[in-house]
Amino acid sequence: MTNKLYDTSLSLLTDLYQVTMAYGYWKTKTSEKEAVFNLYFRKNPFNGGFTIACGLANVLGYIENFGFSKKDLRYLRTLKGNDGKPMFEPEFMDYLADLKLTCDVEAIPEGTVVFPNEPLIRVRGPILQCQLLETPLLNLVNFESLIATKAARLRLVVEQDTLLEFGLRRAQGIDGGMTASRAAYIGGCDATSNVLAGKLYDIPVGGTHAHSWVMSFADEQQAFDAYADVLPNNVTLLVDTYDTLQGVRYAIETGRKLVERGYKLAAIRLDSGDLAYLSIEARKLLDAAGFEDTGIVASNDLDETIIASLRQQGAKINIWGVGTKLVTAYDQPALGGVYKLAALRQEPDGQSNVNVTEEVDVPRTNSWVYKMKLSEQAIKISTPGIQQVRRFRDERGFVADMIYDTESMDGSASESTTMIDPLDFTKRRRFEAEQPYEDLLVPVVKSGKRVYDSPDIHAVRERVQTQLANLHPGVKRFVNPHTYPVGLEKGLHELKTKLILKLREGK
Ligand SMILES: Nc1ncnc2c1ncn2[C@@H]1O[C@H](COP(=O)(O)OP(=O)(O)OP(=O)(O)O)[C@@H](O)[C@H]1O
Ligand SMILES: O=P(O)(O)OC[C@H]1O[C@H](OP(=O)(O)OP(=O)(O)O)[C@H](O)[C@@H]1O
Ligand SMILES: O=C(O)c1cccnc1
Repeated sequence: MTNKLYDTSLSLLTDLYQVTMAYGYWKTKTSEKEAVFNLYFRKNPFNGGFTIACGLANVLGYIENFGFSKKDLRYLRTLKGNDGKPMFEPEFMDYLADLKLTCDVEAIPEGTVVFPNEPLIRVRGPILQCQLLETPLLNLVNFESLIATKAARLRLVVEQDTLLEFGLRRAQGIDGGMTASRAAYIGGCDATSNVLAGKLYDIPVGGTHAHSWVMSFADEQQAFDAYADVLPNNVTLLVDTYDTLQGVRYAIETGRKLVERGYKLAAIRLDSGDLAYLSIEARKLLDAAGFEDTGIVASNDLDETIIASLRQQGAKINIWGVGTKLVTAYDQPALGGVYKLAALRQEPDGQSNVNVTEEVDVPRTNSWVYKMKLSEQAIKISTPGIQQVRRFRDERGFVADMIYDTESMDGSASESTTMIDPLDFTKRRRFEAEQPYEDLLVPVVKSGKRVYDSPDIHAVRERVQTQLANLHPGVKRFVNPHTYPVGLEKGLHELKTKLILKLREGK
């Protein structure tokens, strides 16, 4: 995916501090110490009730192609400290030259609905390697999940209508545009106007024509006729260059000529003015002329709120072109995903010899030291442990997600389990052993090798819709959505509470 677009090593696509920390681990001979990191976010975007996980295909591509090239290392050698001396020893450059990833990665498949505080990706392996993956993984998952979620919200609003992504011209650069087109299709768009995305990612492409086409002719009728002559099997006419309803009448004229030739007028497009009023009037004109099957496309700074309003006003639009506000995630331009250390393999003497600022060591099992980041804000306190997400369901759909520690809870769940709300410990739910469930994180990389075939993009897109169908409508509404229950397994909750108290009491 990323390597389809960038014919270069992407191992330097990271923050410098990842490389300086890697150097630190190498110098202190702790680079091989086994660690577990979780990638998760704390709040659903757009004040919504859900998020669509997206970006894993690119993460896997990144991991498969990981490696410092000679050119990468030549660049790193040029970096200097403030004494003017090289930042890194030559031996470290040799170490990086030979570095092969040996991590294990578990991840929630793309297209799954996910919720705050659930690990979307869990990386386990030598701490130096886990650290180097932090920034690229966040970069890849944060943006794609954000855009896929935006597109899913648009899909919820347009229901069965056609949804076109028109964003490339307003996207955040080349990668913003390419990545957004992929994620928007996964989230629920039917096609993109971005031809390179169509080619590289197998996304259907589509579109209409611009005002310039109309403006380049002596009059609108000639412009429409000429367009219909050249592309008779794909005619959508933009009718608002001068007077919109007059434009519709010209389009009907062109449509009649098309019908005589055995073709049809696919649609007209409205790109300005009162889209509800104009679409209703345009529909009347089209229907009266026998063009009941001709669609009406609308575009012009649309988003899910405007589309919902237009539909509520009875607009006769059945094809929606959405650009800027989709691909830039206009009302929330970033998903705040984070990547936190959750466990470190214990040294034989029972002590961890890696000193991680602001994090606490608490021996948990014989072999792991669990790690936690404290914060004044409860929501920012990380959850320790080697986590898995168990999604319980019933005949109506998803019921709740329970985060559990794989080291302390038997994954087979032969007994009932209790889940506790992390922000209100009095809220508990009990799940009997027979309650159906699915563990969401699946192995995708073992010892640095991919063990998971990403489904094709169309299957991922379908997964989004199946997943959303399993969510309670209250979770999907835009205004004050119901909070989908996500809790901690009782044992993990108790461990976390104990650690917080211990720290707060300064013991
Ligand atoms: N009936 C409607 N209800 C709610 N919003 C609408 C309606 N009709 C259009 N809009 C939206 O209102 C905004 C109108 O913006 P603006 O005033 O720039 O449009 P315009 O009249 O088409 O001007 P321009 O010709 O510069 O595009 C757009 O986001 C458009 O999608
Ligand atoms: O509005 P968006 O959701 O971003 O959709 C893409 C917009 O791009 C085109 O406009 P153009 O670049 O010609 O600019 P204008 O219509 O805003 O003048 C098109 O006519 C849409 O209005
Ligand atoms: O095909 C279209 O109508 C289109 C494409 C890009 C941006 N706006 C509209």
